[in-house]
Amino acid sequence: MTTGDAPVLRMSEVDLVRDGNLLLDAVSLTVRAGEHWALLGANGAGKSTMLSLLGAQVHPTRGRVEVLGRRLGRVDLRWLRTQLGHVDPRHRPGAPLSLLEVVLTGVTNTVEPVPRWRPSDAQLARARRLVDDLGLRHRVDARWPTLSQGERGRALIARALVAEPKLLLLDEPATGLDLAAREQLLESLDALRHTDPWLSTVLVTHHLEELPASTTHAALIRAGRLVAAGPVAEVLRTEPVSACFDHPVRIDRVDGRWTARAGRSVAPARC
Ligand SMILES: Nc1ncnc2c1ncn2[C@@H]1O[C@H](COP(=O)(O)OP(=O)(O)OP(=O)(O)O)[C@@H](O)[C@H]1O
Repeated sequence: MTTGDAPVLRMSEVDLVRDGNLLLDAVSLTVRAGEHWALLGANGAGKSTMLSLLGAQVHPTRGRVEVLGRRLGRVDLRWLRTQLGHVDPRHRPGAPLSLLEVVLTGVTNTVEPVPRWRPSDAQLARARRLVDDLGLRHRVDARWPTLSQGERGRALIARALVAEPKLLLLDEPATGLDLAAREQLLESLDALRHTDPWLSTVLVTHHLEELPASTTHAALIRAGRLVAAGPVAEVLRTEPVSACFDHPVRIDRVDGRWTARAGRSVAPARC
């Protein structure tokens, strides 16, 4: 487990090769406790590939990855995955579970409830508190198939947090949400910064509009290489983002949130 200032995540000169293709190329990144990172890049840039490393789903081909102080290759990935919160909007329970039952599968880190497993009183109380915090109290007993996509999105955040992880990974959590649902989701993520100040997050998206205002750091990935990484004030700017997407865009920040618009006055970008 992490102690003191030890990074929550550290990647050093990481390559990932699949079927002879170099999907990640000399990627280095450090995430510390309480930091909230956005990982941005165009389609096919390598965001999901990078998240699968951070989520202890795969090993690097070369280089070093440490997650919560444990080095991939020297630790049981299945155990490490139980220490992480992972929000995957493609999560699909097979059985028509209630919202609360789905949240509780986060304790056992399974898609379906484990037969004969019962939550402790403390686990049940935490699950209910997270459901409340995420504005879902009125839907706690509703069956998963009857929930809206926005309600499912927030329920999956509660599921990912129920086992008290130090690191939360979010893979395009706002995809497919309407405006109100997206805003509720982002407000919920902003609120976590206060309820759980030591939690670190890494959120993958293509869209700057889908970043919570409380995002502290950003990494830009292009063709498997990190082309910029650091505090948002340095990275979420017109020039680095235009370079990353290979398209001139203008980045603005209003009331803490970012927008990106096509811009013609940007100098030709270099990564
Ligand atoms: N197993 C694999 N073998 C070969 N190439 C792969 C494999 N998995 C992914 N790729 C390729 O790696 C590249 C990066 O894929 P990845 O899914 O990480 O991109 P992404 O940034 O998440 O894209 P998107 O925004 O479209 O989801 C893509 O070109 C993809 O086709």
